[in-house]
Amino acid sequence: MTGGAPDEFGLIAELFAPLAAGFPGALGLADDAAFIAAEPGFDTVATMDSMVAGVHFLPDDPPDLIARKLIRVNLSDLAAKGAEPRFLMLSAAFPRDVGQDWLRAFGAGLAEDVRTFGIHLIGGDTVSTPGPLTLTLTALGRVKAGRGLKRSGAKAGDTVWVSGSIGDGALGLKAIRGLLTGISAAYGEFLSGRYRLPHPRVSLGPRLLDLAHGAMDVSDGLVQDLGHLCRASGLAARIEAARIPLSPAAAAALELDQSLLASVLTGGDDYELLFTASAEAAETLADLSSQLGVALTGIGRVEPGDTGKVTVIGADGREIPVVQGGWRHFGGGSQSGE
Ligand SMILES: Nc1ncnc2c1ncn2[C@@H]1O[C@H](COP(=O)(O)OP(=O)(O)O)[C@@H](O)[C@H]1O
Ligand SMILES: Cc1ncc(C[n+]2csc(CCOP(=O)(O)OP(=O)(O)O)c2C)c(N)n1
Ligand SMILES: [Mg+2]
Ligand SMILES: [Mg+2]
Ligand SMILES: [Mg+2]
Repeated sequence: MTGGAPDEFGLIAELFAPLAAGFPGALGLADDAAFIAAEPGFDTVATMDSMVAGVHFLPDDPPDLIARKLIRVNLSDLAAKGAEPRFLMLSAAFPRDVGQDWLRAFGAGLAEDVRTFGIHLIGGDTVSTPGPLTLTLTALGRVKAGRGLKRSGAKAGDTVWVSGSIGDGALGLKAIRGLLTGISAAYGEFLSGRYRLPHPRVSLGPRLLDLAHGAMDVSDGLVQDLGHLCRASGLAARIEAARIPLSPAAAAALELDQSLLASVLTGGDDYELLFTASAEAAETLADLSSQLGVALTGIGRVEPGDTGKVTVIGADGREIPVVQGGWRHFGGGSQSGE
Protein backbone atom coordinates (compact mmCIF):
# COMPACT_ATOMS: atom_id res chain seq x y z
CA MET A 1 0.00 0.00 0.00
CA THR A 2 1.94 3.02 -1.20
CA GLY A 3 0.96 6.59 -2.01
CA GLY A 4 -2.68 7.35 -2.90
CA ALA A 5 -5.50 4.85 -2.99
CA PRO A 6 -4.67 1.41 -1.59
CA ASP A 7 -4.13 -1.22 -4.23
CA GLU A 8 -5.77 -4.62 -3.68
CA PHE A 9 -2.57 -6.66 -3.85
CA GLY A 10 -0.52 -4.16 -1.86
CA LEU A 11 -3.22 -4.25 0.75
CA ILE A 12 -3.13 -8.03 0.99
CA ALA A 13 0.68 -8.01 1.19
CA GLU A 14 0.87 -5.28 3.81
CA LEU A 15 -2.12 -5.93 6.03
CA PHE A 16 -2.99 -9.58 5.71
CA ALA A 17 0.13 -11.59 4.73
CA PRO A 18 1.96 -10.90 8.03
CA LEU A 19 -0.93 -12.57 9.82
CA ALA A 20 -0.27 -15.76 7.84
CA ALA A 21 3.48 -15.81 8.43
CA GLY A 22 3.33 -18.36 11.24
CA PHE A 23 1.57 -20.98 9.13
CA PRO A 24 3.47 -22.31 6.09
CA GLY A 25 0.34 -23.88 4.57
CA ALA A 26 -1.04 -20.39 3.94
CA LEU A 27 1.71 -19.97 1.29
CA GLY A 28 2.22 -16.35 2.30
CA LEU A 29 -1.27 -15.47 1.02
CA ALA A 30 0.25 -15.54 -2.45
CA ASP A 31 -1.40 -18.60 -4.00
CA ASP A 32 -4.89 -19.77 -4.93
CA ALA A 33 -5.67 -21.60 -1.68
CA ALA A 34 -4.18 -22.79 1.60
CA PHE A 35 -3.22 -26.32 2.64
CA ILE A 36 -4.17 -27.70 6.04
CA ALA A 37 -2.96 -31.17 6.93
CA ALA A 38 -5.72 -33.36 8.39
CA GLU A 39 -4.94 -34.11 12.03
CA PRO A 40 -5.57 -37.70 13.09
CA GLY A 41 -7.75 -37.89 16.19
CA PHE A 42 -9.36 -34.47 15.68
CA ASP A 43 -12.45 -33.10 14.02
CA THR A 44 -12.11 -29.79 12.22
CA VAL A 45 -14.85 -27.43 13.44
CA ALA A 46 -15.92 -24.80 10.89
CA THR A 47 -18.06 -21.71 11.43
CA MET A 48 -18.80 -18.46 9.58
CA ASP A 49 -20.36 -15.18 10.66
CA SER A 50 -20.68 -11.93 8.74
CA MET A 51 -20.82 -8.38 10.06
CA VAL A 52 -22.40 -5.51 8.13
CA ALA A 53 -21.98 -1.81 8.96
CA GLY A 54 -25.19 -0.48 10.46
CA VAL A 55 -26.44 -3.99 11.25
CA HIS A 56 -23.78 -5.54 13.50
CA PHE A 57 -21.66 -2.51 14.36
CA LEU A 58 -21.89 1.25 13.93
CA PRO A 59 -20.28 2.66 10.79
CA ASP A 60 -18.08 5.01 12.84
CA ASP A 61 -16.93 2.39 15.34
CA PRO A 62 -13.12 2.27 15.64
CA PRO A 63 -11.77 0.05 12.81
CA ASP A 64 -9.50 -1.98 15.09
CA LEU A 65 -12.48 -2.89 17.27
CA ILE A 66 -14.58 -3.83 14.22
CA ALA A 67 -11.81 -6.24 13.20
CA ARG A 68 -11.50 -7.70 16.67
CA LYS A 69 -15.27 -8.06 17.08
CA LEU A 70 -15.39 -9.92 13.77
CA ILE A 71 -12.79 -12.41 15.03
CA ARG A 72 -14.42 -12.72 18.43
CA VAL A 73 -17.97 -13.42 17.31
CA ASN A 74 -16.61 -16.31 15.28
CA LEU A 75 -14.37 -17.63 18.07
CA SER A 76 -17.46 -17.60 20.26
CA ASP A 77 -19.12 -20.17 17.99
CA LEU A 78 -15.99 -22.38 18.07
CA ALA A 79 -15.85 -22.13 21.88
CA ALA A 80 -19.51 -23.15 22.01
CA LYS A 81 -18.55 -26.41 20.33
CA GLY A 82 -15.68 -26.98 22.76
CA ALA A 83 -13.20 -26.33 19.96
CA GLU A 84 -9.81 -24.68 20.09
CA PRO A 85 -9.46 -21.96 17.39
CA ARG A 86 -6.73 -22.36 14.73
CA PHE A 87 -7.36 -20.59 11.43
CA LEU A 88 -9.31 -17.69 9.95
CA MET A 89 -10.39 -16.88 6.38
CA LEU A 90 -11.54 -13.30 5.77
CA SER A 91 -13.78 -11.98 3.04
CA ALA A 92 -13.68 -8.19 3.13
CA ALA A 93 -15.92 -5.97 0.98
CA PHE A 94 -14.65 -2.43 1.54
CA PRO A 95 -16.49 0.66 0.27
CA ARG A 96 -14.42 2.22 -2.56
CA ASP A 97 -13.66 5.34 -0.56
CA VAL A 98 -12.18 3.50 2.44
CA GLY A 99 -9.05 5.34 3.55
CA GLN A 100 -5.55 4.05 4.23
CA ASP A 101 -5.64 5.08 7.87
CA TRP A 102 -8.88 3.18 8.32
CA LEU A 103 -7.42 0.09 6.65
CA ARG A 104 -4.22 0.21 8.69
CA ALA A 105 -6.17 0.45 11.93
CA PHE A 106 -8.38 -2.44 10.79
CA GLY A 107 -5.24 -4.50 10.03
CA ALA A 108 -3.76 -3.64 13.42
CA GLY A 109 -6.93 -4.87 15.12
CA LEU A 110 -6.79 -8.14 13.20
CA ALA A 111 -3.12 -8.54 14.09
CA GLU A 112 -3.77 -7.92 17.76
CA ASP A 113 -6.40 -10.61 18.11
CA VAL A 114 -4.59 -13.09 15.87
CA ARG A 115 -1.75 -12.75 18.36
CA THR A 116 -3.98 -12.79 21.42
CA PHE A 117 -5.70 -16.02 20.41
CA GLY A 118 -2.65 -17.71 18.81
CA ILE A 119 -4.34 -18.22 15.43
CA HIS A 120 -3.46 -17.59 11.76
CA LEU A 121 -5.19 -15.84 8.89
CA ILE A 122 -4.75 -18.36 6.07
CA GLY A 123 -6.67 -16.80 3.21
CA GLY A 124 -9.64 -14.79 2.10
CA ASP A 125 -10.83 -12.36 -0.52
CA THR A 126 -10.76 -8.59 -0.90
CA VAL A 127 -13.35 -6.76 -2.98
CA SER A 128 -14.90 -3.32 -3.29
CA THR A 129 -18.58 -2.67 -2.73
CA PRO A 130 -21.00 0.16 -3.54
CA GLY A 131 -22.81 -0.83 -0.33
CA PRO A 132 -21.86 -0.75 3.35
CA LEU A 133 -18.70 -2.33 4.71
CA THR A 134 -19.35 -6.07 4.84
CA LEU A 135 -17.00 -8.52 6.51
CA THR A 136 -17.27 -12.28 6.56
CA LEU A 137 -15.02 -14.55 8.52
CA THR A 138 -14.67 -18.31 8.46
CA ALA A 139 -13.06 -19.70 11.60
CA LEU A 140 -11.65 -23.20 11.79
CA GLY A 141 -10.89 -24.98 15.01
CA ARG A 142 -10.27 -28.44 16.29
CA VAL A 143 -11.78 -30.72 18.87
CA LYS A 144 -11.08 -34.35 19.78
CA ALA A 145 -12.84 -36.53 17.20
CA GLY A 146 -16.51 -37.09 18.00
CA ARG A 147 -16.37 -35.05 21.21
CA GLY A 148 -17.56 -31.62 20.02
CA LEU A 149 -20.51 -30.09 21.89
CA LYS A 150 -23.87 -29.80 20.16
CA ARG A 151 -27.06 -27.84 20.70
CA SER A 152 -28.92 -31.15 20.65
CA GLY A 153 -27.26 -32.71 23.70
CA ALA A 154 -29.43 -31.28 26.51
CA LYS A 155 -31.13 -33.82 28.79
CA ALA A 156 -34.37 -33.38 30.73
CA GLY A 157 -33.57 -32.22 34.27
CA ASP A 158 -30.29 -30.53 33.29
CA THR A 159 -29.43 -27.17 34.78
CA VAL A 160 -29.14 -24.28 32.29
CA TRP A 161 -25.86 -22.38 32.74
CA VAL A 162 -24.51 -19.16 31.26
CA SER A 163 -20.99 -17.76 31.38
CA GLY A 164 -20.07 -14.17 32.27
CA SER A 165 -22.86 -11.62 32.33
CA ILE A 166 -25.85 -11.15 30.06
CA GLY A 167 -27.25 -7.93 28.59
CA ASP A 168 -24.09 -5.78 28.55
CA GLY A 169 -23.78 -5.68 24.75
CA ALA A 170 -27.40 -4.72 24.13
CA LEU A 171 -27.34 -2.13 26.90
CA GLY A 172 -24.01 -0.88 25.53
CA LEU A 173 -25.59 -0.19 22.15
CA LYS A 174 -28.35 1.74 23.93
CA ALA A 175 -25.69 3.70 25.85
CA ILE A 176 -23.86 4.60 22.62
CA ARG A 177 -27.16 5.76 21.15
CA GLY A 178 -27.80 7.96 24.20
CA LEU A 179 -30.77 5.85 25.26
CA LEU A 180 -29.40 4.92 28.67
CA THR A 181 -29.54 7.87 31.01
CA GLY A 182 -28.83 8.10 34.71
CA ILE A 183 -25.96 5.61 34.99
CA SER A 184 -22.40 6.78 35.63
CA ALA A 185 -20.08 7.57 32.72
CA ALA A 186 -17.84 4.67 33.82
CA TYR A 187 -20.75 2.22 33.64
CA GLY A 188 -21.76 3.64 30.25
CA GLU A 189 -18.22 3.09 28.97
CA PHE A 190 -18.08 -0.43 30.35
CA LEU A 191 -21.31 -1.35 28.56
CA SER A 192 -20.40 0.28 25.24
CA GLY A 193 -17.02 -1.45 25.49
CA ARG A 194 -18.79 -4.79 25.81
CA TYR A 195 -20.87 -4.01 22.70
CA ARG A 196 -17.83 -3.07 20.64
CA LEU A 197 -15.55 -5.82 21.94
CA PRO A 198 -17.06 -9.10 23.12
CA HIS A 199 -15.06 -11.58 25.20
CA PRO A 200 -15.59 -14.99 23.66
CA ARG A 201 -15.13 -17.80 26.17
CA VAL A 202 -12.31 -19.46 24.29
CA SER A 203 -10.66 -21.05 27.34
CA LEU A 204 -13.93 -22.19 28.85
CA GLY A 205 -15.36 -23.98 25.78
CA PRO A 206 -12.84 -26.84 25.58
CA ARG A 207 -13.07 -27.33 29.36
CA LEU A 208 -16.78 -28.09 29.02
CA LEU A 209 -16.27 -31.21 26.89
CA ASP A 210 -16.70 -33.62 29.80
CA LEU A 211 -19.32 -31.54 31.58
CA ALA A 212 -21.83 -29.93 29.23
CA HIS A 213 -24.64 -31.83 27.53
CA GLY A 214 -26.09 -29.21 25.15
CA ALA A 215 -24.16 -26.06 24.28
CA MET A 216 -24.26 -22.94 22.10
CA ASP A 217 -23.27 -19.29 22.30
CA VAL A 218 -25.66 -16.40 22.91
CA SER A 219 -25.60 -13.93 20.03
CA ASP A 220 -29.22 -13.19 19.09
CA GLY A 221 -30.70 -12.99 22.59
CA LEU A 222 -30.80 -15.29 25.62
CA VAL A 223 -34.42 -16.39 25.23
CA GLN A 224 -34.29 -16.99 21.47
CA ASP A 225 -30.97 -18.82 21.66
CA LEU A 226 -32.07 -21.01 24.57
CA GLY A 227 -35.13 -21.78 22.46
CA HIS A 228 -32.84 -23.01 19.66
CA LEU A 229 -30.94 -25.25 22.08
CA CYS A 230 -34.21 -26.62 23.47
CA ARG A 231 -35.66 -27.26 20.01
CA ALA A 232 -32.52 -29.10 18.94
CA SER A 233 -32.79 -31.23 22.09
CA GLY A 234 -36.56 -31.82 21.89
CA LEU A 235 -37.12 -30.10 25.24
CA ALA A 236 -38.42 -26.91 26.89
CA ALA A 237 -36.78 -24.67 29.49
CA ARG A 238 -37.76 -22.59 32.48
CA ILE A 239 -35.40 -19.86 33.64
CA GLU A 240 -35.59 -17.35 36.49
CA ALA A 241 -35.00 -13.72 35.55
CA ALA A 242 -33.54 -12.94 38.99
CA ARG A 243 -30.79 -15.53 38.49
CA ILE A 244 -29.53 -14.12 35.18
CA PRO A 245 -26.01 -12.79 35.90
CA LEU A 246 -25.73 -9.01 35.47
CA SER A 247 -22.62 -6.86 35.52
CA PRO A 248 -22.67 -4.05 38.10
CA ALA A 249 -23.26 -1.62 35.21
CA ALA A 250 -26.24 -3.58 33.87
CA ALA A 251 -27.63 -3.98 37.39
CA ALA A 252 -27.40 -0.21 37.90
CA ALA A 253 -29.22 0.42 34.60
CA LEU A 254 -32.00 -2.02 35.51
CA GLU A 255 -32.40 -0.51 38.94
CA LEU A 256 -33.21 2.80 37.28
CA ASP A 257 -35.43 1.28 34.60
CA GLN A 258 -36.89 -2.20 35.10
CA SER A 259 -38.13 -2.31 31.50
CA LEU A 260 -34.49 -2.80 30.43
CA LEU A 261 -34.90 -6.43 31.51
CA ALA A 262 -36.20 -6.93 27.96
CA SER A 263 -32.75 -5.99 26.62
CA VAL A 264 -31.13 -8.51 28.94
CA LEU A 265 -33.51 -11.30 27.93
CA THR A 266 -33.69 -10.62 24.20
CA GLY A 267 -31.15 -7.94 23.15
CA GLY A 268 -28.30 -10.24 22.10
CA ASP A 269 -24.69 -9.23 21.39
CA ASP A 270 -23.68 -11.25 24.46
CA TYR A 271 -21.23 -13.81 23.02
CA GLU A 272 -21.39 -15.80 26.23
CA LEU A 273 -21.72 -19.58 26.41
CA LEU A 274 -25.08 -21.16 27.19
CA PHE A 275 -25.00 -24.82 28.15
CA THR A 276 -26.77 -27.49 30.10
CA ALA A 277 -25.26 -29.96 32.55
CA SER A 278 -26.53 -32.48 35.06
CA ALA A 279 -27.09 -31.26 38.64
CA GLU A 280 -24.07 -33.32 39.80
CA ALA A 281 -21.74 -31.18 37.66
CA ALA A 282 -22.44 -28.06 39.75
CA GLU A 283 -19.44 -28.41 42.05
CA THR A 284 -16.98 -29.12 39.22
CA LEU A 285 -18.35 -26.13 37.32
CA ALA A 286 -17.89 -23.90 40.38
CA ASP A 287 -14.24 -25.03 40.58
CA LEU A 288 -13.77 -24.44 36.84
CA SER A 289 -15.29 -20.98 37.19
CA SER A 290 -12.81 -19.93 39.86
CA GLN A 291 -9.91 -21.55 37.99
CA LEU A 292 -10.66 -19.60 34.81
CA GLY A 293 -11.97 -16.44 36.48
CA VAL A 294 -15.14 -16.67 34.38
CA ALA A 295 -18.49 -16.55 36.18
CA LEU A 296 -20.74 -19.54 35.60
CA THR A 297 -24.34 -19.18 36.73
CA GLY A 298 -27.21 -21.64 36.82
CA ILE A 299 -30.33 -19.80 35.62
CA GLY A 300 -32.92 -22.56 35.32
CA ARG A 301 -33.69 -26.02 34.00
CA VAL A 302 -34.50 -27.90 30.81
CA GLU A 303 -37.52 -30.11 31.04
CA PRO A 304 -39.99 -32.03 28.90
CA GLY A 305 -42.71 -29.80 27.44
CA ASP A 306 -43.53 -27.83 24.28
CA THR A 307 -40.38 -28.39 22.25
CA GLY A 308 -38.35 -25.18 22.05
CA LYS A 309 -40.52 -23.26 24.53
CA VAL A 310 -38.69 -21.03 27.01
CA THR A 311 -40.58 -19.79 30.06
CA VAL A 312 -39.12 -16.86 32.00
CA ILE A 313 -40.21 -16.56 35.63
CA GLY A 314 -40.06 -13.17 37.37
CA ALA A 315 -39.03 -12.42 40.96
CA ASP A 316 -42.74 -12.58 41.96
CA GLY A 317 -43.00 -16.17 40.67
CA ARG A 318 -45.14 -15.13 37.69
CA GLU A 319 -44.29 -15.72 34.07
CA ILE A 320 -42.76 -12.78 32.20
CA PRO A 321 -44.26 -12.79 28.69
CA VAL A 322 -41.64 -12.61 25.92
CA VAL A 323 -43.10 -11.90 22.48
CA GLN A 324 -39.87 -12.17 20.47
CA GLY A 325 -36.90 -13.79 22.16
CA GLY A 326 -34.15 -12.14 20.14
CA TRP A 327 -32.76 -10.60 16.98
CA ARG A 328 -34.17 -11.63 13.59
CA HIS A 329 -32.56 -10.41 10.37
CA PHE A 330 -35.81 -11.09 8.53
CA GLY A 331 -39.42 -11.68 9.36
CA GLY A 332 -39.58 -10.33 12.92
CA GLY A 333 -42.19 -7.79 13.99
CA SER A 334 -39.23 -5.69 15.02
CA GLN A 335 -35.61 -6.73 14.60
CA SER A 336 -34.99 -7.50 18.22
CA GLY A 337 -37.30 -8.50 21.00
CA GLU A 338 -36.69 -5.31 23.02
N1 LIG B 1 -26.36 -18.96 4.10
C1 LIG B 1 -26.13 -20.10 4.75
N2 LIG B 1 -25.69 -21.19 4.12
C2 LIG B 1 -25.46 -22.35 4.79
N3 LIG B 1 -25.63 -22.50 6.09
C3 LIG B 1 -26.07 -21.45 6.79
C4 LIG B 1 -26.35 -20.19 6.16
N4 LIG B 1 -26.76 -19.34 7.11
C5 LIG B 1 -26.72 -20.02 8.28
N5 LIG B 1 -26.32 -21.30 8.10
C6 LIG B 1 -26.17 -22.35 9.12
O1 LIG B 1 -27.32 -22.33 9.96
C7 LIG B 1 -26.96 -22.64 11.32
C8 LIG B 1 -27.43 -21.55 12.26
O2 LIG B 1 -26.81 -20.34 11.89
P1 LIG B 1 -26.78 -19.12 12.88
O3 LIG B 1 -28.13 -18.89 13.44
O4 LIG B 1 -26.11 -17.99 12.17
O5 LIG B 1 -25.82 -19.64 14.04
P2 LIG B 1 -25.05 -18.75 15.08
O6 LIG B 1 -26.11 -17.85 15.70
O7 LIG B 1 -24.49 -19.73 16.03
O8 LIG B 1 -24.00 -17.97 14.37
C9 LIG B 1 -25.44 -22.84 11.31
O9 LIG B 1 -25.19 -24.23 11.17
C10 LIG B 1 -25.00 -22.12 10.05
O10 LIG B 1 -23.81 -22.67 9.53
C1 LIG C 1 -25.80 -1.18 14.80
C2 LIG C 1 -26.40 -2.39 15.46
N1 LIG C 1 -27.74 -2.54 15.50
C3 LIG C 1 -28.27 -3.64 16.06
C4 LIG C 1 -27.48 -4.61 16.63
C5 LIG C 1 -28.10 -5.84 17.27
N2 LIG C 1 -27.85 -7.04 16.50
C6 LIG C 1 -27.62 -7.04 15.17
S1 LIG C 1 -27.37 -8.58 14.56
C7 LIG C 1 -27.61 -9.27 16.09
C8 LIG C 1 -27.58 -10.76 16.32
C9 LIG C 1 -26.25 -11.38 16.03
O1 LIG C 1 -25.95 -11.30 14.66
P1 LIG C 1 -26.15 -12.55 13.70
O2 LIG C 1 -25.79 -12.15 12.33
O3 LIG C 1 -27.51 -13.14 13.90
O4 LIG C 1 -25.02 -13.49 14.30
P2 LIG C 1 -25.14 -15.02 14.68
O5 LIG C 1 -26.34 -15.15 15.59
O6 LIG C 1 -25.32 -15.71 13.37
O7 LIG C 1 -23.87 -15.33 15.37
C10 LIG C 1 -27.86 -8.30 17.04
C11 LIG C 1 -28.13 -8.57 18.47
C12 LIG C 1 -26.10 -4.42 16.55
N3 LIG C 1 -25.22 -5.34 17.03
N4 LIG C 1 -25.57 -3.31 16.00
MG1 LIG D 1 -24.21 -17.23 12.44
MG1 LIG E 1 -22.52 -16.77 15.57
MG1 LIG F 1 -23.71 -19.42 17.70
